Amino acid sequence: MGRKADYSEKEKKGPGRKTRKQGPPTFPKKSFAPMDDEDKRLSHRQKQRVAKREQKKVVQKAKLKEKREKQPVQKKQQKYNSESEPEDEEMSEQEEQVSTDEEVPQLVPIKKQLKANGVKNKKEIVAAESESDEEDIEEMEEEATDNEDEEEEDDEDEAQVGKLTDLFEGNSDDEFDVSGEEEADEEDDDESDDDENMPIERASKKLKSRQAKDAELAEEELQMTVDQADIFRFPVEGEEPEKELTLQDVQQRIKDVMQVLSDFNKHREEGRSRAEYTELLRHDLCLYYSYNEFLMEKLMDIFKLSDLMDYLEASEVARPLTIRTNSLKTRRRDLAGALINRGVNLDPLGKWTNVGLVVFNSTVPLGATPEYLAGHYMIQGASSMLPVVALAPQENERILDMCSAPGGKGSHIAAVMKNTGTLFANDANRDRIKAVVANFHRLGIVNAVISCEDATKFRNIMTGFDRVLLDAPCTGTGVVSKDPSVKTTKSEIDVQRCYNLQRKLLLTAIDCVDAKSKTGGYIVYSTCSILPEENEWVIDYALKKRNVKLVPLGIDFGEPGFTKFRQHRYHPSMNLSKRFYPHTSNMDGFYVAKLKKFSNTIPITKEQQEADEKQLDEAIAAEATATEEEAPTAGDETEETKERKLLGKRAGKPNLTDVEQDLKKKKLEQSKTKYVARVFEKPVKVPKKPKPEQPAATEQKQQESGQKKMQNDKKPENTQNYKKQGIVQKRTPKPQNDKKQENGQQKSKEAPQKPAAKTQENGKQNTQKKAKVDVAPSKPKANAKLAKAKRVDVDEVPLLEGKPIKNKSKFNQKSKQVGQLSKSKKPEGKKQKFKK
Ligand SMILES: C[S@@+](CC[C@H](N)C(=O)[O-])C[C@H]1O[C@@H](n2cnc3c(N)ncnc32)[C@H](O)[C@@H]1O
Repeated sequence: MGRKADYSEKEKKGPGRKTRKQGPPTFPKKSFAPMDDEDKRLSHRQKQRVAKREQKKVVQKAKLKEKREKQPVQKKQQKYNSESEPEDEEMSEQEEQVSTDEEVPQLVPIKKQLKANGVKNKKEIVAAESESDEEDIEEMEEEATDNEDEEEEDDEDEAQVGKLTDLFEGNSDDEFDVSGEEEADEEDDDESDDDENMPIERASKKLKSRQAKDAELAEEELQMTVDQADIFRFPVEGEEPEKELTLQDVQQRIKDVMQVLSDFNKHREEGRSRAEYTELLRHDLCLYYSYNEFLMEKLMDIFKLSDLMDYLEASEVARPLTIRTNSLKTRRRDLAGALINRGVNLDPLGKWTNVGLVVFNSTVPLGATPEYLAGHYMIQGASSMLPVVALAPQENERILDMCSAPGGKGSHIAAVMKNTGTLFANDANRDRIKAVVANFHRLGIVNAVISCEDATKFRNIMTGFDRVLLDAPCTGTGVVSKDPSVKTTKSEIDVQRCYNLQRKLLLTAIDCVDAKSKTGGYIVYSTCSILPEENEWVIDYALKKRNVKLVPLGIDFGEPGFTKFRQHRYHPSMNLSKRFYPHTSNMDGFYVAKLKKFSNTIPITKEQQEADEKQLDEAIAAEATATEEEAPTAGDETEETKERKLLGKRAGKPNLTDVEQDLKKKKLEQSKTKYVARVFEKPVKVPKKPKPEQPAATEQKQQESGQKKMQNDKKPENTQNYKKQGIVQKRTPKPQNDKKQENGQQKSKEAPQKPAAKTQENGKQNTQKKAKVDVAPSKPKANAKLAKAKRVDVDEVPLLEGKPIKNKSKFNQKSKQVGQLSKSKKPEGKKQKFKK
């Protein structure tokens, strides 16, 4: 048995219920104030106020007494007063007032009170007062002087502490808080007037304002010092060798120079010109972003400095992957669902397209999904969809995609046309055209004719299209993020070459369109370059040479095309064309312009036209030769190539040396190939006169290609006939009344007339049948029409002199390929129709 537990001592469990209910004890504030000496509790201001009140009382008393005593002799005194100083007058007036308002406590301004304490007033007062009053005044004076002393002392304290009063202001519960009282008193005393402030207050104010000014000045000074330290200074020779610069240093220098250029007058170094800074900036930007000087200079011309940085930065980042739903096979919603199920994270691309999807990330390769292989979508950049949106193809139209490979835009056109009408997809590159074939098959396009022709001659092959898309070959300066080699490889000569080819292609595109088309008559020109030389320059040229005008694209974003660029001025309507940049639209750099052909006539004379063509041909040929010559010696620039780069800048025709001119002529002569073509007829290659110097291999190839078969039939005779007649025609006349004018085609008077029945309608039908190369068969109705369509005898067709084909063996291969493709699809009897 253990001891009994003792429960008398209970464990403490904290405060009881009652205690818990009660709050913490509170004490009256007064209890913390000093109890014995009441005066000590008064603040300095309170003391001042007490003193003021006392003063008032004393002054009033004194005045009353004085008045009473001197009332009988007041008039006499007034006389004297009038002769006295004005201040005395004031005093007497005050005194009068005081006398009239005896009972009402008067609020005398502090200044005047102090004046009353002054020596002058003191004399008067002293003279009039009794001894007791004198004592009072003396007391008052003493008090006033004491107050003043105290004030001064306090003022000093205030000045030292600075924000002592602020501390009080913050604590409203504090007994020593006088701010509220002060305000009230200030109101009472009419202290709004500055003059009426106590000197101490004025001094305090002054001090505060002086302090504020000092602080401001100090800040300014500091800022200036910082600014001066930040301002970029050109490196002194030998001080900072370039080799030692890190990428960070270059970046910093770019920032610094940008800052200087942003406010040149303010930040520039004495004696340095803007050009020096710009030069340094260009150099650094080339270094930092790995561009060549040529392209960087172009970019610096195009963009403002701030935009330039944004553009360069954006071009370093890959654009988001985008795909285009093939509306021929699926709907965007369904495709999105299917891809999401495969682990693709995507979203609609934008309001401007109902087929685009942007892919954020994917767990599967997008080029190998079952949906891709089934042709439900095409992997295509967002900017590539813009030209087709601008083209706005209609069902049952005849549309030409001049430079089609690999078929991204072409397949988009076919999808918008819902596989109706006819799409002519052409590209000069026979390797790339394979991609068009493959893509069109995969995507289920059955309304297309694929051809491999030099599009600059397409007007000789076919015209009368409702719409033409010219997605022109270009330098690709807008797709730097996709192909960084563009940064370093492009040069002036590349731009010039593209410019010439683009001009020629655009004129052809315009000539291929029928201005009288009921549904269309439009040409869309696009490039993935942002250089004005390849865009606005080309459009401006076309506006001058053909009856076309710029029309809106129907796309509500993008930057307007340039109406001026450096010293150049373009047509004011150029702003209807659009530029798309990676940093503004988050898509590759792109340019799109839409033209409406309003007349089939050509506004320039035949001679001008010929001259233009010749000039362009020569320029293109010259550039090609220049490239060939340059190729083996790439890297080490000869004097000659250096010179050539400088020549013919943007002129379309470089100034060639005599040797070059001879070489060109010789080449032209050697490779002269003649085409015979009729609008909407198959293009026929006219055989060349067998040349003894022609290599046997080439001849053999020609024989193999099946061309020979056609050539042997009629053409040599025909060619000779025309040659005898001296006819050299460049273009096929259009089967309309004003053929010559409408297509810019020359027709010789001596040339045999075409059959009158050759209408455009017929032509359309014929073309649809004959030009068919690869795709699924067109509608049976059309086929029947085509079967009935009148054939053109080669004899009836005028000769056309085409641009020399530089690589004959390539050309033969190309022809062979097209022939083979047609063979595979067409019945035996029709083979020839698709051969060249
Ligand atoms: C920008 S790409 C076209 C891209 C195409 N539109 C697409 O969306 O897939 C330019 C094409 O023009 C072709 N090309 C270059 N010179 C040509 C010419 N004289 N005639 C026809 N096509 C040409 C090139 O082979 C190249 O495929």
